[in-house]
Amino acid sequence: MEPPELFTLDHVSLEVDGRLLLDDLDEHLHTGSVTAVCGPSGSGKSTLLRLLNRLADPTSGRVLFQGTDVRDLDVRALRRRAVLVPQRAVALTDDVAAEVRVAAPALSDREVAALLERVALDPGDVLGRSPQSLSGGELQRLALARALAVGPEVLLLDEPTSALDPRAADAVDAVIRSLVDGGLSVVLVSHDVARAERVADSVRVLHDGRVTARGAVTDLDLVHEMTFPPDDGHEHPDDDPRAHGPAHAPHLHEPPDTSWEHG
Ligand SMILES: Nc1ncnc2c1ncn2[C@@H]1O[C@H](COP(=O)(O)OP(=O)(O)OP(=O)(O)O)[C@@H](O)[C@H]1O
Repeated sequence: MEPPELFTLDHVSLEVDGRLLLDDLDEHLHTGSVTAVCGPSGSGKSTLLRLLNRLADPTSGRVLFQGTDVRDLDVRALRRRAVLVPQRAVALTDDVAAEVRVAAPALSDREVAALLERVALDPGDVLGRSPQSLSGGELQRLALARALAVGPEVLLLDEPTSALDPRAADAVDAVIRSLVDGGLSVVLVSHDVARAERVADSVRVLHDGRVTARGAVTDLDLVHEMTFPPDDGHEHPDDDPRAHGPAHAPHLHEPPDTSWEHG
């Protein structure tokens, strides 16, 4: 049986002070996969992520989590099921084990060690140390362990690798993939389409609060082209999806159904 849709954005708009930050999003995100939300700075990526666990509410439309309007769910329970990990990992304690236990104080030592292993941190190396002594990539993975400690179904990751060098970013991406292979779902925000290509199953491209492209990662060349279209000074022909403007949000597979989505 098909798993329930992870998140459904049902004609979601968000307006703040007369400005439309998100404009009539109609999206279906699937369980057991990595969905990347890409786009330039200020396009609304973080705002979209914040809607998913009610750090913000739409001014019109509905956000459904597994078929239920998020406004009908207990907000604390929702935020344990769909945990948001902010862009820059910040340690809240001065001890690695305490850090993992921040939101789950009852975890046993064995459970803490297992969580560290899930994010590819060696307990023998990092336990007993201060999080401040970890590298940026290790700290980001510790933030993932802290998020995983509450037993979420979904991780909402805001630019999880943007502050890291490529090698550290690769290690974080590998952990994200292994978590999804283990059954978790991930929605991640990235301004870096090339990196999203390496970790995601499908992608949405946002421009000025509108989805301008969506598709499977295999179509990312096209997505990339649509994200950063060449300014060639020529009119594009009618059959060029760019010619339709942002409101069109062309599907990148034919036929335009959800078969291109993994999971
Ligand atoms: N609470 C708010 N009130 C007013 N404007 C806001 C609010 N939150 C976000 N914005 C504006 O909405 C736009 C989208 O912001 P958002 O942080 O979602 O973009 P982003 O794509 O994540 O950008 P970046 O990649 O730079 O983080 C920005 O212009 C931002 O200034």
